Amino acid sequence: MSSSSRDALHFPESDRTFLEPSLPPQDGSTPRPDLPFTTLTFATSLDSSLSLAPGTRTALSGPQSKAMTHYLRSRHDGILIGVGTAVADDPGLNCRIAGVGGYGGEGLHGQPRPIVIDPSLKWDFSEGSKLFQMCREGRGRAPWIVTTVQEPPAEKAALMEAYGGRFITMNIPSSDSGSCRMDWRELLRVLRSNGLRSVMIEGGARVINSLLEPSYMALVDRVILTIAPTWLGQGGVVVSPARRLGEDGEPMSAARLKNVQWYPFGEDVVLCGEMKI
Ligand SMILES: NC(=O)C1=CN([C@@H]2O[C@H](COP(=O)(O)OP(=O)(O)OC[C@H]3O[C@@H](n4cnc5c(N)ncnc54)[C@H](O)[C@@H]3O)[C@@H](O)[C@H]2O)C=CC1
Ligand SMILES: Nc1nc(O)c(N)c(N[C@@H]2O[C@H](COP(=O)(O)O)[C@@H](O)[C@H]2O)n1
Repeated sequence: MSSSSRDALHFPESDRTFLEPSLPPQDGSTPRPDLPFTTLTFATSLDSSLSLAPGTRTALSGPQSKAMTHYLRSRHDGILIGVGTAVADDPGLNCRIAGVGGYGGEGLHGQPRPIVIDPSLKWDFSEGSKLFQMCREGRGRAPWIVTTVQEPPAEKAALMEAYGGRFITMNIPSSDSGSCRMDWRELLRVLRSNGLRSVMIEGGARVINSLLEPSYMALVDRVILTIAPTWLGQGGVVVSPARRLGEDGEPMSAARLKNVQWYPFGEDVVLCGEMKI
């Protein structure tokens, strides 16, 4: 058995059935022709934290739900994170399910394209970054980095070219406070026009909180969450979108799901649902 096959994760057929209605159609069709099928998926604690503190990586998923996440990766063309996650986690962002490319399968079949939102190019990646290591080993694809920077540093551009990645330059307006606010519809359109029929958005908190704003939440076709039986406590990186006000001026919930189903997975529970618009 090759080392790649030994590392592979297994997600049994019997566990796949419940997920199927929540996954992008197998024929590659999309609900809207100009946009990819978009899945919001992440693992959260009972107190809505993604990690113990900014800049740290925290394992929340147990072995079964972790294998589920990798199965989801095999069923999406792209996997998107923010630069905060890239810096904190040094992630592989590949799919390690047995049978995909690099794990017993041919080429890069079943490997999603990593996409990193990095408006001002803060991610100091190198050949030593795990993502590039995965590419070298034939176990993952090179990233696309979405940025406002017109001319990325030559050394980074050369590395990207060598590995088959690319920079996607977009106009991302800044607010008065100086922080960037990307137009999610525009970004998803760009990804679709670059050939991606489905994208899973994994985080982190800033990415998720902005996607759950009223003007963008309808872009999310499905939500698949892993809830781990732990409280991470105060100081964590929290998913909590901005509160909305109703027509009467009273606060109302920021966002809600409909058509919800819950599946116990080891000690975790996985929730599948759709945004209630
Ligand atoms: N448990 C889980 O499933 C996951 C956990 N994480 C954790 O989340 C943490 C990182 O989260 P955050 O610090 O919130 O960083 P983040 O990954 O959301 O990245 C934030 C940065 O991305 C860019 N960005 C995000 N949304 C943007 C928008 N709408 N417009 C323009 N630019 C935008 C900005 O540069 C921003 O500073 C890490 O600790 C990581 O381990 C991340 C993903 C999944
Ligand atoms: N599903 C899930 N469960 C957790 O417990 C997590 N911490 C995450 N994090 C996300 O997965 C990325 C790491 O991916 P690799 O294992 O390195 O391929 C990390 O960057 C988060 O996006 N997800």
